[in-house]
Amino acid sequence: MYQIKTYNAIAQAGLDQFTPAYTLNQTDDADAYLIRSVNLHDQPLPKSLKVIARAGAGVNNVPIERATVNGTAVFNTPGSNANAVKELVIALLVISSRNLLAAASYSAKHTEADVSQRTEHDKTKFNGTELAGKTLAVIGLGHVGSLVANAALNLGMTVIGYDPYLSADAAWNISKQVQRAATLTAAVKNADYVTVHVPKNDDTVDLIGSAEIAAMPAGTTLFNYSRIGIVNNAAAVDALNQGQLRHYYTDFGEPQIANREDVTVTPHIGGSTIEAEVNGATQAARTIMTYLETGNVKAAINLPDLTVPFNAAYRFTVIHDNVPNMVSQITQKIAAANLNIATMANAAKQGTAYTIIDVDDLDHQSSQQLIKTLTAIPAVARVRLLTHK
Ligand SMILES: NC(=O)c1ccc[n+]([C@@H]2O[C@H](COP(=O)([O-])OP(=O)(O)OC[C@H]3O[C@@H](n4cnc5c(N)ncnc54)[C@H](O)[C@@H]3O)[C@@H](O)[C@H]2O)c1
Ligand SMILES: O=C(O)CC[C@@H](O)C(=O)O
Repeated sequence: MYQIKTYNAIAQAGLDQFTPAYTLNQTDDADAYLIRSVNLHDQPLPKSLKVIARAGAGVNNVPIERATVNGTAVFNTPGSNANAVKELVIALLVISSRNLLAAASYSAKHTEADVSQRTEHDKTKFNGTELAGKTLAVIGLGHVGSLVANAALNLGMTVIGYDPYLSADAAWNISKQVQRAATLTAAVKNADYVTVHVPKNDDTVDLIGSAEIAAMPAGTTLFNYSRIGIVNNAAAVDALNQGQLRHYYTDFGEPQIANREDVTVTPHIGGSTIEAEVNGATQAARTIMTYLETGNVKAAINLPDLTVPFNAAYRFTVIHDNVPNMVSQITQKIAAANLNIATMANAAKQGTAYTIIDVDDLDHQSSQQLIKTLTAIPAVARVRLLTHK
């Protein structure tokens, strides 16, 4: 029986994926965490924890290095909420270009009997512009950015994309009409609107700061629906004060951007649709089950891809450092236990490697001893023994 601990509101449709071999339990000794935005940086990770699945894209709330040292696989659910974010950003583009928030709040205030006459006089204050023909710079063309870029093209916008790390798979999803910029400043230099869709990491904190905002035309509108800190809010406030930015829309509130008419803050609702929450929770639950039951890994954050059909009776999985002589040490211990290896596979990603070894014959006593022996090899983070169902 596997114990699953959940954090945040997880869609029931996702929890319903778990078979009777799984118990939802707020235990300290969980085998898996299914999470959304909970900050795990402040928490110890129990040794029992084999996998963390983040229903959503961002994993900046997960201590990845600590998880790896603990032998805990970390997954997200790429693309599960990308359409939700795209629709919100497109809505905000329309809201911005047509001054919709100010116009609606005017109408809410003026409800007197002669309102229609007054309206005809005042409505010129809310004249807008059209998106067609305007230029949108999209920084980061992954799951969200590619959808935003394509949708903006369909609205008649000119779209300039910047993504120096674009994967070949992601590139297939982007219309050829999206113009590629070689640098961030080149991407934004003619933009009426700039939207940022990059992960938060050491390289992207303050990605949009004073220099990048200064490279935009005066009066640009900026959107941050990625993460707090990717746009430097102090720089954004300065630029708003000077008219360099016309308006700033973000999903992440902070005191320094509060109570300004030229800042619109939504409460981290980019992925908050029923559809996205179901997608994310379902994908996360299935990922947890696949990993716990087969050890196979596809698109983990901290482990290499490794998928081996589980045909043998037993499987050892070993997470270890990516250093010389590991596979030979592991196989020597298995040979010393007089076991015949049916299948073996190994892969590495940066400093971490993962080995799967399938065997057909194993008795309980020698299996427990072998787990101890393999775990004792220096640089091994975790050994698991799985039984074929
Ligand atoms: N507001 C929300 O609720 C919400 C919902 C979903 C995603 N997000 C956030 O949106 C961001 C994008 O999500 P995604 O699903 O598209 O991620 P993704 O991984 O699919 O795409 C990110 C893209 O950014 C690119 N990139 C990385 N560093 C870059 C840099 N320095 N300059 C330009 N491009 C760079 C990558 O190559 C990748 O193509 C993430 O920060 C995620 O956490 C927020
Ligand atoms: O609503 C959520 O769980 C946050 C979603 C979003 O920030 C993500 O990274 O996917």
